[in-house]
Amino acid sequence: MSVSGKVALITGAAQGLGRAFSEELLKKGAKVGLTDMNEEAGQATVSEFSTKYGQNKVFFMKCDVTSEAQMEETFQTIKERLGGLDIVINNAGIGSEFNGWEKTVDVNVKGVLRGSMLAMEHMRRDKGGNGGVIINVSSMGGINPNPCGPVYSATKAAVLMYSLSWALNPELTMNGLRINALAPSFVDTQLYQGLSDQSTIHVPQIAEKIIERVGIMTPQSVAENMMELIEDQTKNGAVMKLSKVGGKEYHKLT
Ligand SMILES: NC(=O)c1ccc[n+]([C@@H]2O[C@H](COP(=O)([O-])OP(=O)(O)OC[C@H]3O[C@@H](n4cnc5c(N)ncnc54)[C@H](O)[C@@H]3O)[C@@H](O)[C@H]2O)c1
Ligand SMILES: CCCCC/C=C\C=C\[C@H](O)C/C=C\C/C=C\CCCC(=O)O
Repeated sequence: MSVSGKVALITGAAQGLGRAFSEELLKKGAKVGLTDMNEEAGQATVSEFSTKYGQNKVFFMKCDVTSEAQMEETFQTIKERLGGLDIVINNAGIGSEFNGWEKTVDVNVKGVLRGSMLAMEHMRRDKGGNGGVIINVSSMGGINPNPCGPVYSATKAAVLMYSLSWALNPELTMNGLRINALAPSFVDTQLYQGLSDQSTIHVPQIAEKIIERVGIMTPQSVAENMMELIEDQTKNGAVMKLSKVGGKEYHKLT
């Protein structure tokens, strides 16, 4: 699929990976609806992208993925404002293992499931859409056990299985839809930088060891690799694993 002229909606796009995905798509000629609960950062990012890529190419909408009403309104508005919907990246995610653990489940699991359901509703051909592709952001922690973040890892494993299960449903492919998951290891974003706050994860000294072993990627390198999941029409139910030391690899399912 060539992304030029296509419309993408990305959650959690004000900064970090979501911002990098947005910029990569804009560079390749797509129109992007950025959404985030952080309005100030979202508006600042969109203002920068409007200057670089054109005002009619990019649009920001404040949206908390834990709110069904805000998500519904956001999908509808971006589709109307940008003239369609072809690509949805369910990216918004957090990581807190202690007091905030239920919120981690709400954002990382319910937010991604809600975004996937709305994406299907808007893009399925039998519902008036033109087909398209959904990318759900999981993590290497959703594949490999992670003693520092059992809650986080459980949410990311859920994202993976939800995406792969839908990809096997012929109803989806018959309606022109594909669904893939992205599983990066550590990336230099605010979420990663927050790992130094020992109140959010278990055994931070183990996290340090893992990071020393696997390295840290830039958001841009992740975004450049991620594009293959969108552009390669043969990819449905693919899980792209990325790490600094291992590079790009597709997860083999048994
Ligand atoms: N950074 C890493 O090492 C890494 C590795 C693998 C996967 N991931 C995943 O990548 C995704 C993006 O993370 P990041 O590293 O860019 O983090 P980040 O903290 O830099 O960015 C996350 C963005 O999501 C937004 N957000 C948080 N809760 C939200 C909500 N309820 N509704 C809407 N927006 C919300 C934040 O405002 C922020 O702009 C997450 O799903 C994360 O789990 C990150
Ligand atoms: C790590 C604790 C969870 C808190 C969330 C903060 C940052 C998350 C970053 C990434 O999504 C985590 C990436 C990998 C998870 C850690 C270990 C799994 C094995 C690593 C590997 O083999 O590459």
